[in-house]
Amino acid sequence: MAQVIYGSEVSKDIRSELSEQIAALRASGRRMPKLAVILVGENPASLSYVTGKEKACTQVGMESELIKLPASTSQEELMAVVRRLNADPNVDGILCQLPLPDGLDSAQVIREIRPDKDVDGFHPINVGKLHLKEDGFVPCTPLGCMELLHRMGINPAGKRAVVLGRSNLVGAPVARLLLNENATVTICHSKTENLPQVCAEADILIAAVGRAKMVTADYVKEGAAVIDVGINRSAEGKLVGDVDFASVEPKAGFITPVPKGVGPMTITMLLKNTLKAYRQHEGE
Ligand SMILES: NC(=O)C1=CN([C@@H]2O[C@H](COP(=O)(O)OP(=O)(O)OC[C@H]3O[C@@H](n4cnc5c(N)ncnc54)[C@H](OP(=O)(O)O)[C@@H]3O)[C@@H](O)[C@H]2O)C=CC1
Ligand SMILES: Nc1nc(=O)c2c([nH]1)NC[C@@H]1CN(c3ccc(C(=O)N[C@@H](CCC(=O)O)C(=O)O)cc3)C=[N+]21
Repeated sequence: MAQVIYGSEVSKDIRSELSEQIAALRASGRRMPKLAVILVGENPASLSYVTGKEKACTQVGMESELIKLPASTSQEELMAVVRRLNADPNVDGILCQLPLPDGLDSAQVIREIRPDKDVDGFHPINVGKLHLKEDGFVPCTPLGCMELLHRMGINPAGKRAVVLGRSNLVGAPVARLLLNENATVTICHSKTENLPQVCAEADILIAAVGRAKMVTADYVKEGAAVIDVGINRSAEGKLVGDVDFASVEPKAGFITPVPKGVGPMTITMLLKNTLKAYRQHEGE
């Protein structure tokens, strides 16, 4: 029987620490940290995530601004919004919700965000810093995964870690963070052969594929730590992870649920990154 680690609970602890730090800034009459979120189009899932991010900012006492743009926005108009936020001294963090509607180039938008305001950690400068082990902004979902591992009491050093998925947003950066903490890392993807056998060697298994319940008990080594990043919607509209919780939970040592697992941690790490950007902007 696995120990179930709730990101929602871990998030409560971290968010209350962040609230205290922000309350202390307010008490001394300081400028407040601020996150700007750009949402282009009407994707309902994106709208729901963005609402979650705004709520979380309010909860810890941080300022937030939502810039809602129509799906018909041109690339140049979107770039101009980013430039305005880059130049605004009250804005510490800028996040452009992905995916963008068809016809808009997200790579170009990400490159336009000032690296010191790139709280998503997607700008090539921050990607490079992660690889060079220099201080920069690290993507929020991978950071959330690492925080959950630490809360499980797991030190990745020397352990076999398998990451299922190699996207720039999740798989690649979480693999790099594990390597930076001295795990022996294998990255799997759609071309990987013998996938269940490779995964079953993992002491730490991170699932970030976007395939509902793909990871069944035969992918999991007895006692492994399993982190489920997947957010998939079932036919009934329920959220389901990439891990088949019912079959894996009896075999794993630790497991994170969906919902209330990695999702809330992603938002918590976004708040943490925004406060970090603020402190750098304030010269602390
Ligand atoms: N909890 C959270 O906060 C977040 C959750 N997510 C969720 O995480 C999941 C992954 O997101 P993201 O990385 O953006 O997704 P992508 O679709 O960008 O990447 C999916 C990766 O999984 C691999 N893959 C797909 N199908 C298979 C398969 N059958 N066997 C092996 N590998 C496969 C792909 O391989 P290849 O490269 O070969 O195509 C790719 O590397 C999604 O469910 C997403 O909703 C994402 C962001 C945040
Ligand atoms: N620029 C950018 N940065 C992102 O970080 C980013 C993005 N674009 N695009 C989409 C993905 C996805 N993502 C999630 C955030 C929170 C939850 C979350 O809070 N989930 C809750 C449930 C929320 C619900 O009920 O809908 C949970 O798992 O418990 C999920 C997914 C961030 N992403």
